[in-house]
Amino acid sequence: MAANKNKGAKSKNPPPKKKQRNHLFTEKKRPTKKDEVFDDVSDGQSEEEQLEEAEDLLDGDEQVSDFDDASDISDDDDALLADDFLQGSDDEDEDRGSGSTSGSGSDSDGTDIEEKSRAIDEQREREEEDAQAEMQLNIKEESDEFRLPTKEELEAEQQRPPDLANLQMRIKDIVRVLSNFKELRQEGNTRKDYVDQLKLDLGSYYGYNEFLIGVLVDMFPVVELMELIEAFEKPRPTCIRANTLRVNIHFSVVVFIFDLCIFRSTIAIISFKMQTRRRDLADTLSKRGVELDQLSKWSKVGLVVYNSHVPIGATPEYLAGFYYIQGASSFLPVMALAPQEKERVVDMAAAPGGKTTYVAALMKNSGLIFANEMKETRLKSLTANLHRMGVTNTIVCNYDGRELPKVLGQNSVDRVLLDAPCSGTGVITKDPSVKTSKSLDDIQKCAHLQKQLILAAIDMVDANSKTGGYIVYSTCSMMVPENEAVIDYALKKRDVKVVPCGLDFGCPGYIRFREHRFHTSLENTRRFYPHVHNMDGFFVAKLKKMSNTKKNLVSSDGSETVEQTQRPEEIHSDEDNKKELEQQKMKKQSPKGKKKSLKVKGLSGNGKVESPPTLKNRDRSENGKVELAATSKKRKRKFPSKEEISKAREEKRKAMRGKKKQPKEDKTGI
Ligand SMILES: C[S@@+](CC[C@H](N)C(=O)[O-])C[C@H]1O[C@@H](n2cnc3c(N)ncnc32)[C@H](O)[C@@H]1O
Repeated sequence: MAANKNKGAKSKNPPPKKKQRNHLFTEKKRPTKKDEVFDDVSDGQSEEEQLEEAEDLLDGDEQVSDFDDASDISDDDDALLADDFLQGSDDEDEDRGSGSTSGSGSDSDGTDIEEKSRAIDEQREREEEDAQAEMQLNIKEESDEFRLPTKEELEAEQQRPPDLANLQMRIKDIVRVLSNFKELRQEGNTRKDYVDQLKLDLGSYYGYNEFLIGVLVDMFPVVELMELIEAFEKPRPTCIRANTLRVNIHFSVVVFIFDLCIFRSTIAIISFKMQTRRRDLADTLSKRGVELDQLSKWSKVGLVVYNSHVPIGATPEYLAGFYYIQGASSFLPVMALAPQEKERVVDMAAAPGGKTTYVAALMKNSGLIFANEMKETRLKSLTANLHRMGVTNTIVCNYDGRELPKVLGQNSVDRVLLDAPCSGTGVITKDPSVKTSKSLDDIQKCAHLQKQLILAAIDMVDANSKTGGYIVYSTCSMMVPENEAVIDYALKKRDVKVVPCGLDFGCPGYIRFREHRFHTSLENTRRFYPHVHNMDGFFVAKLKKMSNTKKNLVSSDGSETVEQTQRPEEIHSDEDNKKELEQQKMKKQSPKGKKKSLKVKGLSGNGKVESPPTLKNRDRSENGKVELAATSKKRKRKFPSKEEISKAREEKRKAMRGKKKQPKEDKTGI
């Protein structure tokens, strides 16, 4: 019985090879099974057929059990099977032999032989009993062999440099015990004891801080957790997206047109231009020594690069904008957004432009995209990528995304993509510093900003858009507070519903996590994992705005009301913490405090004076579209004071010294 249980646990979580072999060697279950197989086989089969069938069954069993040293097992089994045969033969021989040998010796010899034979039998029986007892002991030892270290042992461990081999072994053992806790637990230890030790060991072995490993342990069953953590240790495949905005000159036809009237010949080159096609791009790149293949069935423009003899970010095709290098996960939010031609679309957090350029490609450079990026330093890469990729329908903006509804107008666009700033806990492979740098406080701050951004995103979308009315929210975070909780919050605050992302893969989002319960429609959101989908950890949600009315902003919990009632100018950066928010709230109550907070607004996060929006496009034209022209002179706007302007100018001058002075219009680049 013990052997059975033990085996079950092992087949799920195989221990190191050496152990497995011992375990299998001492296990007597297999021959029994083989015997059973023989018993079961139908009459009429030859012995050879029966044997073959039995071996087939055993082979199959090897695969199911996932034991990788099958040859050892078969040898073992054969030996045991042979023993059975031999024993059987011996018995028979003995029976028969006693009869048959009776004729070959004297009576006294016969008695001697009988006595010797009995003695041998007894000896064998004793040996068998001993062997049985030893086997039981082995099995028991094996199942109980792992015990958690004592406090003293752990303290002693901490005095020494980490013993990685020992840590790895202990992690495996704990995972094994936790996967079959009832059978393999050590008496007196709770699941929590094992989990706590696992957190410590995973933290030391893989270099995670206590907080992050704790959250991951909470999110995944242990075996899956190990797969995830291991996947984070390996790089994801490099992917490229073929840019359908760039054209390939496929062939040119030189036509000589003879102008018969004035006898002059003209050479006209008629070029048949075609879009960059994935197959053509793949051919061109493979000629350069890039080994690549189609990314997947779900993308018509994605290619995965296995190996390259040339730097993939410096080929002539790259420089000419025939492709963009981006992770597979970056395709997903844009696919979910599904922008249509001639629409007005906002990319709220756009730099360096991987998703904006894809949106522009899907829109075939028609309509209008506002590509917003708050960090000025990141505008350069954004504009450079837009130029390289041949994007011509995009205006680059430099605002805090929370201000955009005021700048671009409420209910003024067809779709918004919010690829939100996040903790980056899904891209540990790319940035291992995340393992140690992120704290609960960071996640809370991110979530706070994300909630404000998503409301701003919703407010910009026109629920009455004929073609759209959608918001796509995405993060490269694994954390529930940055994903499902943000969407759940939006559902409570605005008239939106979660709709399917239109992606036929990915795991459904959580509708319950720890003590949290989210709206069941959160199942329509999608999670992507490195160990499941071989891409960065990613989250995508698609919302449909049902009406332009806002829900009652007064919420049961005060903090959310603060977020709702705060004006964007009073929210100065994502570094805000709750204490500061409280202080702001207090200030807001006195006119003095309010003035001060507006002063902060006068200077953006990077110290630059926030010039009034260059796009005064809040006014809607007759056809319902926002006009780009500067028309709203009548609108009252608070300008910074003279002192603020000269101070900011001075700072700007310092920052720009040595650099070419940027015109004011840079804020809205292309
Ligand atoms: C996940 S990245 C965007 C990546 C981009 N969508 C792409 O595909 O290339 C998030 C961006 O948001 C910017 N950001 C941070 N806080 C912001 C805010 N309050 N408003 C707008 N953008 C912000 C960050 O500087 C960063 O560039």
